[in-house]
Amino acid sequence: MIIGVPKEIKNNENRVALTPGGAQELSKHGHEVYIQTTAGEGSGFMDEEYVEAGAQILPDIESVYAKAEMIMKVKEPIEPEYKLIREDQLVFTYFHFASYEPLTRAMIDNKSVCLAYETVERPDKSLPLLVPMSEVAGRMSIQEGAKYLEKPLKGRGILLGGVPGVRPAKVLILGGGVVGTNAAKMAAGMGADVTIMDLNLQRLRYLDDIMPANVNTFMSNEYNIRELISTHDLIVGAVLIPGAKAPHLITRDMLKDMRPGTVLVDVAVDQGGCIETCKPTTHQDPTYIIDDVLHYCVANMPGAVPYTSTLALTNATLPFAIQLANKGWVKACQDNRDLALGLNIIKGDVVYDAVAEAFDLPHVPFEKYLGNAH
Ligand SMILES: NC(=O)C1=CN([C@@H]2O[C@H](COP(=O)(O)OP(=O)(O)OC[C@H]3O[C@@H](n4cnc5c(N)ncnc54)[C@H](O)[C@@H]3O)[C@@H](O)[C@H]2O)C=CC1
Ligand SMILES: CC(=O)C(=O)O
Ligand SMILES: [Mg+2]
Repeated sequence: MIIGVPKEIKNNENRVALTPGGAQELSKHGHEVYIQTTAGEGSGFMDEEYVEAGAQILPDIESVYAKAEMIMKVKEPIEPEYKLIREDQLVFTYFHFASYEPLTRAMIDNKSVCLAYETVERPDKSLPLLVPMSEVAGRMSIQEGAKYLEKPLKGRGILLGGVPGVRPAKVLILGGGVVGTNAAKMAAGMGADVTIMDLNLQRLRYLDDIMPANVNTFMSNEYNIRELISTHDLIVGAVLIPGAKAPHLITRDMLKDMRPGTVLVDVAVDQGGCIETCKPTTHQDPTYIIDDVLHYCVANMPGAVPYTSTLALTNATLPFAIQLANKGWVKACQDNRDLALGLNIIKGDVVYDAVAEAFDLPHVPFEKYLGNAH
C-alpha cells in the first residue's frame, strides 16, 4: 500500500503520525511510505532518518495527499486539507467528529474512509489509540493548571502544594478515566487536596484503592458538582462518552459560584467540552476569562510535548497501521473488530452511531461495507 504522512498544520501541532522506526516497519512489510518534508522535525526526526528507514520525502502537502492510498495523521483534517482528501482514500487519524459539524459534512462529501483513532475500542471498553494522549493530556492538565493559578497569569495566586502551615490548593477532576487518573496522580504528587468525580461506582472504588490519601472520590451528579465548585481552585474536565459530544457538567450559571481566579482546564474540549463556556483555544493563545474564571481549552494539548507524545502515540497506532496496510481496510476491519469500531464515515455514510446522533444524520451500520463477518 502507498502510505502518506503529511506535516500537521494545526496551531503549534508538533507531533507526526509516524516515526522513522514506524516507517521502517511499514517498508519491511513491502509498503511505500511517503513523508512530507520536515513533517518529523517538530518531534526531533529529520528527513534523512526517514530516508534511511526506507521512506521517500515529498516536497509539499498536496503531493502527499495526491499519492497516498492511506493518510496517517495526528489531528483532525482542518479546512485547507478538506479538498485534498479524495474519494476512497483511507484517512487514519483523530477526527472528534461530534464536536465539529463542518468537518463531518466535508468528510461525508468527499466520500473518503475515515477511521478515527479515538473510537477504536477493545472489548473491555478501553480506547487503545486515545489512551496514550489522554495520559499526556491528563498529566499536562495539572502542570498547566498550576501555572495559570499564578497571579501574573490571572489565577487565584495559590500554590498547589501549599507550604508548611498553609493549606494546599483544592483540585476537582470531573471524570476518573485515563485523563482524570493521570491528572489526579500529578496533583496528588504535588501535594494538592484532590477530588475525582465519576458516574461509575466501580471506577470510584478502584480509584479509592489505588490513589494516595490526599485523593478522595465523589459521585458525579449536578448537586455534588454545585457543592464543590465554590471551594475548588483548579477544575479539570475529563469526561468522555466515546464518539459523542461531551455533556455539560458545568453550566454558564455555575461560574458565578466560583471564586475569582479559579482555573478551569477542559481537556474534553476535543469532544466539545464538559464546561458550557468552553471553546477551543490554541497553544498560542490558550486561555480566556469569563466571570473572573480562567478557561484553558487547548484541543491538542499533547502537541506541545511532541518528544513524548509522538513516541507514545505511534507506539499505539503502528500495529493497527500495519494491519490496514497489509490487508486493506475492509479485510483488516473484518478481522479485527476493535479496529472496525474506529470506522466513523465510509464513502458518504456515517457509520458511527454517536456521530450520526450528534448531527441528526442517518446511521448506516458498518456491516454494509464489511458484511456480517463478526
Ligand atoms: N485536549 C486534548 O488535547 C486531549 C483531550 N482528550 C480528551 O479527554 C477526554 C477524556 O478522555 P479519557 O480520559 O481518555 O476518557 P475515558 O473514557 O478514559 O474516561 C472518561 C470518564 O468519564 C466518565 N464520565 C462519563 N460521564 C460522566 C459524568 N457525567 N460525570 C463524571 N464522569 C463521567 C466515564 O465514566 C469515564 O470514567 C476525551 O474527550 C478525550 O478525547 C484526550 C487527550 C488529549
Ligand atoms: C486526543 C487528542 O485530541 C489529541 O491528542 O490531540
Ligand atoms: Mg484533541
